[in-house]
Amino acid sequence: MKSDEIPPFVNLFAEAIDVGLIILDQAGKVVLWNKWLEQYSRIAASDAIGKTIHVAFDSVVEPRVAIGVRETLDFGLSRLFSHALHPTPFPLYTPGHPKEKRIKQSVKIRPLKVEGGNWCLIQISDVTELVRREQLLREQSRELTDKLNHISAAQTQLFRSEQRFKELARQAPVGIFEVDMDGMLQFANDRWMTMVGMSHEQFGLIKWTSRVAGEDLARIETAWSASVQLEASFSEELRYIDRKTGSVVWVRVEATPLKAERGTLTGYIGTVVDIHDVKVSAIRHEQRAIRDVLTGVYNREYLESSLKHVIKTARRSDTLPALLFLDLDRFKEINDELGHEAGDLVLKAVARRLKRTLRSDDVIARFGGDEFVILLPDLQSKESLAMVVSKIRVALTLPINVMVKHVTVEASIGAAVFPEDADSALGLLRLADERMYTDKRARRPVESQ
Ligand SMILES: Nc1nc2c(ncn2[C@@H]2O[C@H](COP(=O)(O)OP(=O)(O)OP(=O)(O)O)[C@@H](O)[C@H]2O)c(=O)[nH]1
Repeated sequence: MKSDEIPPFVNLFAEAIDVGLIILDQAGKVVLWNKWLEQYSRIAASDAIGKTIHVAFDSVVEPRVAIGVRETLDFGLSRLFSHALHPTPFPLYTPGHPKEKRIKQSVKIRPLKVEGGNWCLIQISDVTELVRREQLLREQSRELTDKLNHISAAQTQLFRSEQRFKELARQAPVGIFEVDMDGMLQFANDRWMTMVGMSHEQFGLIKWTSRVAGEDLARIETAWSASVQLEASFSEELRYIDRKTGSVVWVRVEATPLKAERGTLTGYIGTVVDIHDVKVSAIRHEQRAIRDVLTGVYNREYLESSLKHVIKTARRSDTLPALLFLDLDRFKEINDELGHEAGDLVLKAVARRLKRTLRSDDVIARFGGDEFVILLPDLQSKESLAMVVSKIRVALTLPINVMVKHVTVEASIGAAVFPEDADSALGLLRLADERMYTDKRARRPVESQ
């Protein structure tokens, strides 16, 4: 069969199909060169027919394709040349574009049995777009792999730092806790749990402040709300109550804001340090410095500094401070008759009665020996002073039980009011003292005067 003997429908089919078709006869000469090929090679079928593919293309054909063609013609074998291995075996170019870059090609070579011999059908597909997409997919997949590797490295890092944190938190000698924006507990280490006697099941259900002792609660809640509002750190000393034992523990709580990537506050992370022993001894020291050891009321130094402070306030406001100087009458007799120990008990009883009788913001101090000074920071009126004095006298009238005996004490009392009587601390003290002596003299039996 010759080229002009190819049935017309084959030609028609070859013209319409969207792949390149070349048919070579047994001698390796072109008998069919379809339209697709004319467009992609810029070589007319009339110029190619009757020539070998080398001559027709006027170019060296990829050696493995040439061998493939030979094997098909001689032995009837089929071959597929993947575009991945032989990307551009033939000089073919995108129609309408300059002949610069060959298109990517996929080539199938298969035998055609003609009159007992083998012809060769070469099918060429343009896979440029396919290759481009494959390339794109490969790049995207590489990028994705890189990202995944990155994420997995970050996860490993996160896991390690989480492990590190867990271990640190477990071994930490201080309590560590985390709360959300509402102060609800999200995490706490074992140390924290032991401090407040809590279990892990209560996470997310209770506020971190739920174990704060009643005396401190209002102060702590105010300080906490202020910190949250300002997104600032929190640092306070407070008392926690151990739920199991009911005992009170002094702690220092410090917490810093936790912020999300966009900078929004998500909660707080903090530490709780047990400062109980230090705090208790500091309080004891503080008390010792301002209290009278025997009676527990304030000492002379504290009274004097309070008096100065109250006067300073009174100068700026219309408060009416007053001072009472109180000296027990014939106290020496108690000491002499019943002993010093009995005298001590009487002094303690007097202090207790003064505390019970006066208001909590009145300052009661033992000035020395059997002298007590009382600072009333703000009298309602001058008249109320006489009422306070009479209340004290009544409180002291009841007999005091001292070592199976009953002792009755009386006191001489002198009073001075700021600023009417004196306008300084010293002046008030002197005047109240003088008036106390006047009172004492007036109260003495006539014969002993
Ligand atoms: N038990 C005891 N007695 C004390 C203490 N400090 C001082 N005294 C005694 O208190 C007495 C106070 O003496 P005065 O106020 O002068 O004597 P008084 O008997 O109260 O006489 P008048 O005040 O004039 O009525 C002295 O005997 C002191 O020894 C103390 O801490 N304990």
